[in-house]
Amino acid sequence: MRKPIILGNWKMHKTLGEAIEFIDELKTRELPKSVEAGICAPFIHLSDLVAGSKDSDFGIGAENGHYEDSGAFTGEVSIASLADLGVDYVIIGHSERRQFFAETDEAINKKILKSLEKNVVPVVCVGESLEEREDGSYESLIKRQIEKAFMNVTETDASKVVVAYEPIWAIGTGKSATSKDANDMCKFIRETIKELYSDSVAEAVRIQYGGSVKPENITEYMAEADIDGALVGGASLEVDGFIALLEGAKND
Ligand SMILES: O=C(CO)COP(=O)(O)O
Repeated sequence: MRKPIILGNWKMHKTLGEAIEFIDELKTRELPKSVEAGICAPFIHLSDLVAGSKDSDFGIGAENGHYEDSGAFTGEVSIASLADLGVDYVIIGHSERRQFFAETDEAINKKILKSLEKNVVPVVCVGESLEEREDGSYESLIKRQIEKAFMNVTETDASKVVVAYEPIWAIGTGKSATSKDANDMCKFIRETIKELYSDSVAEAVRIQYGGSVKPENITEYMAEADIDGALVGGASLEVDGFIALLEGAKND
């Protein structure tokens, strides 16, 4: 049985004061034990959030990281230093990074390998554009993204990876994929992983859906067999909304 996982992706939102206020409030609330919860926040907040979430029931993640441990990479933050800070997750290959920061499948693969080496859970995003959905090329695109992401990842490590299926046309648009369409793609991703590894890896890997997930639709997605959680942008910015997502994802 895969443990459901709900992660907030705050993107470029919140000042440090607002971020700390959120975490301090979340710590006072009862969170469902059967759901793994985490908040992925801008780099400059991470040190305070990791310290502030000690002994809490939720983890803290970064939204990106560099695969080199150190070096002349102005403006970048290494996954090694994120691990040293005590970060639990790192989002890798979000479509906004692929689109606006020219992140390639090759760089994404290196980041995944580095995260696994440093014991930080990689949350790998894949997803198609509206054009690719409409012209029918989306399955081959997603298959390629998965194959490249998992290149040289060992069988033991593969099951630690979290995959987030995020169709680009559903991100921040209010236009979510139907639960059936989202599940079909999560199932397709699981089958691709099975081809690359084995039945047991495919059964263990957690696959999230992301794209306009909110408290009102989370239970629909979670009712689907191949959706194990959600990567949530806008609806993760308020404590009550975030808790409602966790409540909607619990399976006990
Ligand atoms: O990109 C997303 C999460 O990574 C989804 O964002 P929204 O939930 O705001 O659509």
